[in-house]
Amino acid sequence: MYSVKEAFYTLQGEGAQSGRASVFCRFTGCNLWSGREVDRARAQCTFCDTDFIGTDGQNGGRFADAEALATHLAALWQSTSNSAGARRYVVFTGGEPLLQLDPPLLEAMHARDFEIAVETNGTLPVPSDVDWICVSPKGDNALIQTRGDELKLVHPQPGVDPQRFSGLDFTHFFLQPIDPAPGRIATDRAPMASVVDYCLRHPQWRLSLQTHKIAGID
Ligand SMILES: C[S@@+](CC[C@H](N)C(=O)[O-])C[C@H]1O[C@@H](n2cnc3c(N)ncnc32)[C@H](O)[C@@H]1O
Ligand SMILES: Nc1nc2[nH]cc(C(=O)O)c2c(=O)[nH]1
Ligand code: SF4
Ligand SMILES: [Mg+2]
Repeated sequence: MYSVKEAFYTLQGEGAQSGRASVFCRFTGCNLWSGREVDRARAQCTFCDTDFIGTDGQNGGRFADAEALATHLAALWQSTSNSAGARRYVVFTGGEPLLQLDPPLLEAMHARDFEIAVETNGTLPVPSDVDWICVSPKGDNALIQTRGDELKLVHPQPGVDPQRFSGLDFTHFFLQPIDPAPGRIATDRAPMASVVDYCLRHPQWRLSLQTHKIAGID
């Protein structure tokens, strides 16, 4: 059984795949926060910009098995695109997708000709057969997944020096300015200034903007 908060067809907004048409599958639940505002201050991850509680979002629900969920997700691509010439792409996120993403679901999406990406906080191992791994470390939580395609660090985080991650086995290193008030227009320019300054001084790191928020899409 899989619990999905929401699923939608959009453009990947962040990181090296920014701008790419994607089916997003947002799983319910996370291991670093309950998702309840009353618990936020004492959570292991305190700055989350996402509602991942329940299954009541667009195209959300409970799915009995991998075939049912894969069919549901594949239909989101087909119903909204003329897919000729473009590789199908699904992004599993959450919440923390690795609490639920498993080999049968990966196999079912590959069987439907999708390239598979995951957005994870890095505290759980990524199964083999994921095609694009994005790890976004959170504070002092132990990092288990130390290799992948992109390491995308929300910045600044108290006590977290990007240098800590710069020797890990990733192809791309991104700093993403923290959105301090998700859902409202950003008026605090300090996170952006901090990221720009760091990337200028450490060219291994590049700026990742949350371009979907700029574009006004999901
Ligand atoms: C909501 S998380 C879900 C996936 C996974 N749990 C994780 O943390 O990577 C998706 C992406 O949004 C980023 N993110 C969450 N809250 C943010 C915020 N307030 N500002 C900027 N990025 C944020 C995360 O770091 C992660 O890269
Ligand atoms: N468009 C868009 N791109 C994204 N990249 C990562 C996201 C996430 O919440 O995991 C996200 C998201 O929520 N929307
Ligand atoms: S780990 Fe990811 S989903 Fe969980 S609270 Fe942090 S940003 Fe949100
Ligand atoms: Mg998001």
